[in-house]
Amino acid sequence: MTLAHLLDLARPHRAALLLMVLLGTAETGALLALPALGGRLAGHVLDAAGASPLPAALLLGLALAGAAALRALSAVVSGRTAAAILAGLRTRVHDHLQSLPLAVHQRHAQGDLLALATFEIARLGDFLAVTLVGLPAQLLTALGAVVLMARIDPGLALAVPLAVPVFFLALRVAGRRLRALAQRTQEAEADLVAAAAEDLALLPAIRSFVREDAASARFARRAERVRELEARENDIQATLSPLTGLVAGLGAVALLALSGRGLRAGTTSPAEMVSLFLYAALLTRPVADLALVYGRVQAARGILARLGALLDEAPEPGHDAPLRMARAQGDIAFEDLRFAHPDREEALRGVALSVRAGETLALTGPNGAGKSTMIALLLRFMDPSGGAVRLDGTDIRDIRLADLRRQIGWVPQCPLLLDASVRDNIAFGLEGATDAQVERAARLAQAHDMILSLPQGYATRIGENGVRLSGGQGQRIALARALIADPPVLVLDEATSMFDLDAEAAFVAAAAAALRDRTVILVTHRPAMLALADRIVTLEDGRIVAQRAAA
Ligand SMILES: Nc1ncnc2c1ncn2[C@@H]1O[C@H](COP(=O)(O)OP(=O)(O)OP(=O)(O)O)[C@@H](O)[C@H]1O
Repeated sequence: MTLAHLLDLARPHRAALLLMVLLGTAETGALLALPALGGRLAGHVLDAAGASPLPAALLLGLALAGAAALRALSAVVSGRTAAAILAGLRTRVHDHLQSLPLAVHQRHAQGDLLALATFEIARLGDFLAVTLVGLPAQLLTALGAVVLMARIDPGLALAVPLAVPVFFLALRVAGRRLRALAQRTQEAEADLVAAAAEDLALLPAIRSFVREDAASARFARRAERVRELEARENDIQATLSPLTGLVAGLGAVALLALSGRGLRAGTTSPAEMVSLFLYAALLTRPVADLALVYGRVQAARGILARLGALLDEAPEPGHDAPLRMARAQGDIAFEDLRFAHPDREEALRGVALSVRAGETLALTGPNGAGKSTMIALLLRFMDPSGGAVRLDGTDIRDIRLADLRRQIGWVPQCPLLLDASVRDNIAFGLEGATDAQVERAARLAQAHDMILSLPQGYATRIGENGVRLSGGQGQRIALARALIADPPVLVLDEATSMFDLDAEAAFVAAAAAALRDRTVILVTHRPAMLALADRIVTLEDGRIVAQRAAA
């Protein structure tokens, strides 16, 4: 990131941005007219014998009203545009997170990504609103004020730019510290969100092991760190604004003192002097605000850098792979498959295994043998470091990713369910699924009767990841979800481990219907499930150590 990314997101709002520029320029024009009109009014007021000051006063009032109206309009347009750009950015970050390889997600704490995708992006809103509209208009106002001052008293106007290096220096010194602080604050806030997310997810474990105090202490420590960093950031901001305001004020005083010179020499009229003061006043606002803008820019740079690093992570490969696949036969081959998780020893050390279309294969072996890793490679959650996985003879890396995954109905070890109704959870497996299809899949998964016994049947909401269900009920819904699309390949990773014996027996008895006409890989230790297999393969320490046809 990533100003380029932001500009990219701003592109659809070109019309609004142009309107903002026009409004900002018009407001600047109105603001710059104020000192001239103020000077004219002062001239009438000071000239007791002159014409009535009323028309000049009216004109000044009109200009004030115009500036206020333009200010309000540009604030409305800029606020809305900034919000629209942010909405686009949020969606983009969400979609990018969805597209990243699982390995990238495993490298980051979820809370960290959550913080970035939500409130850190919200902070960019301040930055956008200030810089998009405020900054150009304010700079234009400052520049215009100096130029118009120069028309009255060139010497004085020339003195104004002399103050610029002083501001620049102060902002640079403070800015460097602000940027470092802003970055640390954001990291500390992300840690805080991560702790909150983990404490909520682990609540039952925290209760059962009586770790409430430890969780509270950890959270309080992180909250304290955020407080301390925010306080330091705030202190710098709090001093910077009044400080720049003070310098600007002192400048105005100097101006006042110096302008007497022109008045005495007769080169400046009293009315022009009033105009000069008003221009000086007009100058102080942008100058004092500069510190605020600067602080926001520093904070935004940290967020943009973090967002940029995330957006630069490459999405999963394979979405544009050349080969489309409508429906596979279901021949699967693992060829001399090797894979190591990051910073780990090899989990698969040359696995060679063919599964014929229509075959039911049981994969068994001790914990950590590499069974789930094989399944993850088949689903192409990651790519092997050696060897290949083939579907119907084609290296799966050549198959369009979505097409590959649509061939495989997967029931993971932990069911990964939506906080929605039973029906919606099963229908998740097939876009546009009808109620009849949902019920058919539920019957195949031996889940229909169980679902009818829930308080609202298929309409029962099951809570986040199925917390309002038993483990076995959740697994049966996950099984129905995998079956609903009638995939040619079905992968059950310990998918019945929490079934009660009756349910498992019922599933096994009825499994013929669910397993028929597809290739099935059962990762299991359960004898009842092993009995379903045509062949049993035992994996140990990343290698196949035994194979036998089922009895
Ligand atoms: N995301 C990961 N990052 C690092 N190492 C991992 C990761 N997932 C698994 N591993 C390691 O890879 C090895 C194989 O794990 P895998 O989950 O494939 O085993 P498994 O045979 O499915 O075991 P289980 O029967 O316990 O489910 C283990 O040593 C495990 O610690």
